[in-house]
Amino acid sequence: MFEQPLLQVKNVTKKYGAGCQKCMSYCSTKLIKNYCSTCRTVYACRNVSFDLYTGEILGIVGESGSGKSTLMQCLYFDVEPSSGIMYFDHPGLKEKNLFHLSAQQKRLIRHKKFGMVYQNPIHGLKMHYSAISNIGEKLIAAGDRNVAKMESIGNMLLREVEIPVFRSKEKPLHFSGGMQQRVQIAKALSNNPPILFLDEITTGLDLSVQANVLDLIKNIQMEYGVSMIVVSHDLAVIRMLADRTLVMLDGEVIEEGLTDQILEDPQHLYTQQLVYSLI
Ligand SMILES: Nc1ncnc2c1ncn2[C@@H]1O[C@H](COP(=O)(O)OP(=O)(O)OP(=O)(O)O)[C@@H](O)[C@H]1O
Repeated sequence: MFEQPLLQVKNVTKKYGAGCQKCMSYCSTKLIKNYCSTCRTVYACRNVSFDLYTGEILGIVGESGSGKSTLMQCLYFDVEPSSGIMYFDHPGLKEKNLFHLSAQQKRLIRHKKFGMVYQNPIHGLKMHYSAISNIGEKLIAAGDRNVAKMESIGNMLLREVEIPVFRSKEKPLHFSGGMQQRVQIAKALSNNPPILFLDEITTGLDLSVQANVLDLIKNIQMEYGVSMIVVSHDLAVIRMLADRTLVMLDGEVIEEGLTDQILEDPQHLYTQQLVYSLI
């Protein structure tokens, strides 16, 4: 028997602009890159579909502007997609399109079932709250009220991501970029979510800090068995982390498969260029 996907994403499209007759009934050849030449509507992502299985890391790689962040923002309910379906294999939610749930239901799923690490820590952390309060904030949003328990979870997670406990009361504003990312990771993990979204989490960090953060992600995946969607423009990051990979270009998925298979035998010209740039 085949395993049921934990998350099923079908035909997610996000367009900026009203669209016109030409592009709404398009075949993609009517678009120049990701926008309509007639009405200038931008199709940030188009008909993106994939399954995510329990415990796997799915990589999404593509150049800047290919639609990776928009897709993640749709999945984490930061942005409302123009169309598409997302099913989550969870009691009470099966067969329900998560995009059609109420704002309150989406908020609950976001706080209890999903974790997000943004490229820019400003989007994931309150820079003027202490590191431990940032973790507490997510726990409170998920309904936790026991301060002692929240403090103990916070300290445990900060230790896990190698933030010294004596710095837990400091504001992330005063932390280095790598430390801020690690506080975001601790916050994202606080509710023990089955799914973690990671958006360009090593961009802007220097190489040794990048390696540290990637090691941390691998260890967390092994320890917690959490499923992850990892977005990066850097195929080296995807190679290190992802079991399976989607390649995006101009808002569309142009290639997908096992990461090893994509690295060894890239089919699309763009993927071939990406792979050869690694050598
Ligand atoms: N609010 C918006 N209004 C109009 N266009 C947008 C908006 N947000 C994103 N876009 C467009 O959608 C496309 C995809 O952007 P997106 O940020 O998702 O790409 P990306 O692959 O994540 O790139 P990067 O890593 O540089 O952020 C781009 O052409 C971008 O200009």
